[in-house]
Amino acid sequence: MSKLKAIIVGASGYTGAELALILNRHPQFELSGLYVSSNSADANKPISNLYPQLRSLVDLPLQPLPADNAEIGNLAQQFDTVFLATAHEVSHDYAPIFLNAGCQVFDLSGAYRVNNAEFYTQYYGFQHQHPQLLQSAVYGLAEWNHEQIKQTDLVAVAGCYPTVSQLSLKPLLENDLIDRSQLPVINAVSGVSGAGRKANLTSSFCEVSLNAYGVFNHRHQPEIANHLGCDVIFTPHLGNFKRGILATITAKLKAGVSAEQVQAAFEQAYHGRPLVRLCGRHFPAIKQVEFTPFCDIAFAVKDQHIIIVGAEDNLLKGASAQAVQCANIRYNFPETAGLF
Ligand SMILES: NC(=O)C1=CN([C@@H]2O[C@H](COP(=O)(O)OP(=O)(O)OC[C@H]3O[C@@H](n4cnc5c(N)ncnc54)[C@H](OP(=O)(O)O)[C@@H]3O)[C@@H](O)[C@H]2O)C=CC1
Ligand SMILES: CC(=O)N[C@@H](CCC(=O)OP(=O)(O)O)C(=O)O
Repeated sequence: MSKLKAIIVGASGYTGAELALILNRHPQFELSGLYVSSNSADANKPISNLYPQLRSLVDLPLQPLPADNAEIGNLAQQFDTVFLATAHEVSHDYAPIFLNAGCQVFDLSGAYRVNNAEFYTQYYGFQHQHPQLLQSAVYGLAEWNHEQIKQTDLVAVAGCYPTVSQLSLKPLLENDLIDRSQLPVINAVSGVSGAGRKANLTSSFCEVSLNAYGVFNHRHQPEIANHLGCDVIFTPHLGNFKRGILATITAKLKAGVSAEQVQAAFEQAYHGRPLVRLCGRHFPAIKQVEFTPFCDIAFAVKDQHIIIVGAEDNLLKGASAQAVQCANIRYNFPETAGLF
């Protein structure tokens, strides 16, 4: 079978560069173009000028996309698969153009994750113009939405915090083990790459130590609650490290639920799912998941309380690796192709 022609839009950013590395070694994709905005300061530079670690691995230039949408549509007809590693508003505008040109689209942004146009006005600050696409997009939480992902041309890859949070809580909720009268509480710490590559004072080296942010108003709270089917309290934190997310989640179990039942729920959920590693009582650390496509999970039960700890690399399982995992599922390739 000939390889699928894949391109990355937003290739100069952090998740774009990770995608370039993965797709370049992927056995079923031909990495056919790296694109940036029409007026990008990085246009026409080799990607390895920005990311020297890619030298001799990915020898492609960053090409400016046309400024005109019709021209983007014409260009798109040459390709099969598009990974949008762009800001939410940009993905919102580009996804329909690539879909109309016949591409399958894997969007890393939040633009198509929640089927509720009002949510975008409230949490993203823009009015969603494509309610039909919102309805047909499939949420790319790979372990849980296999069958839907196989049948869609638009995957809205799950957010970084929502991925680790939902992978940690879903087995319990699906098996009705949680006492919902007490909301699960998610405290998660992210490395600074979560904020993207552009310069920003709050994420600059001398400013970052460890702080909570987005308290009671981060856009990932409703994303998590919407797809879990359970309200949660979610507090993100910014830590002074480059990559990785550690989420510590506290919940109340229903009376009589045992640690063995919880273990069985996790094992059943992730049996045959190679990118979730259950770690027993060995609580995961970021160092064991950084630069890997895994989400690692461990838990402990005491009386009716459960503490679950999940860890992932925000740029990989929380973004680019999960996007390619979704593409592998969509095209019926081995689920981990290109990811190791
Ligand atoms: N960082 C993370 O941990 C995660 C990020 N995401 C999501 O993935 C997306 C990308 O994030 P991230 O890689 O961190 O972002 P970055 O800010 O690092 O990169 C975004 C890239 O998009 C390019 N870009 C901007 N405007 C356009 C345009 N109109 N057309 C083409 N390219 C454009 C920029 O380059 P230039 O301006 O030079 O064109 C830039 O390199 C975001 O939606 C983010 O929310 C999801 C999960 C985790
Ligand atoms: C540390 C940091 O700033 N993290 C980002 C989340 C990462 C991201 O890009 O969000 P999505 O997963 O929704 O795309 C934030 O809190 O906005």
